[in-house]
Amino acid sequence: MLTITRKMEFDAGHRIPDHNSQCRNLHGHRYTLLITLTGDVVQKDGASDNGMVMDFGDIKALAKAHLVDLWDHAFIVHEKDTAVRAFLDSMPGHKTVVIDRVPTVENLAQAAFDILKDVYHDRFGRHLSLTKVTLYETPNCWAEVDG
Ligand SMILES: Nc1nc2c(c(=O)[nH]1)N=C([C@H](O)[C@H](O)COP(=O)(O)OP(=O)(O)OP(=O)(O)O)CN2
Ligand SMILES: [Zn+2]
Repeated sequence: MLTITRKMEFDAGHRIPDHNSQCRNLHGHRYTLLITLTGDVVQKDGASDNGMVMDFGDIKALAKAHLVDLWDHAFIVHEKDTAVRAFLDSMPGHKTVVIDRVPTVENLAQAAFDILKDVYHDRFGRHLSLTKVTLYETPNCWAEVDG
């Protein structure tokens, strides 16, 4: 199977409230997101995307609009983390993303996959699908979701 992958990076804060070590503290990461797509290679002489599954620029623009710009420089907090939510709410205009699960890299990768799969599915009327999302929380720790 032919796949293509676009890498993007964003910064976000989080904490894992019940963690028995450092990760219960407020902290942040520079996340690396890998978006892997499969689909038919465009065969259209003269088309800008001739020979491509999807233009990497279009993959980036869609990821930014639907995910990356929403999470970048946000604090991602579990809806049940009431202490931190109250603190964040006390700062007018703070960029906060409330999610329905603990913001581990596993859960963030799954949330990213769930958002992006519909964004890319058969985009531009072409056979196209999201096959994998990989999210690095640190250079040493990551999660992968296969579609
Ligand atoms: N399975 C998971 N384990 C941990 C997660 C997670 O999301 N899923 N998250 C954390 C921390 O939030 C942090 O992201 C990882 O910290 P750490 O283990 O310190 O990672 P480093 O790459 O910095 O570790 P080094 O030992 O310095 O290589 C913890 N666990
Ligand atoms: Zn962390």
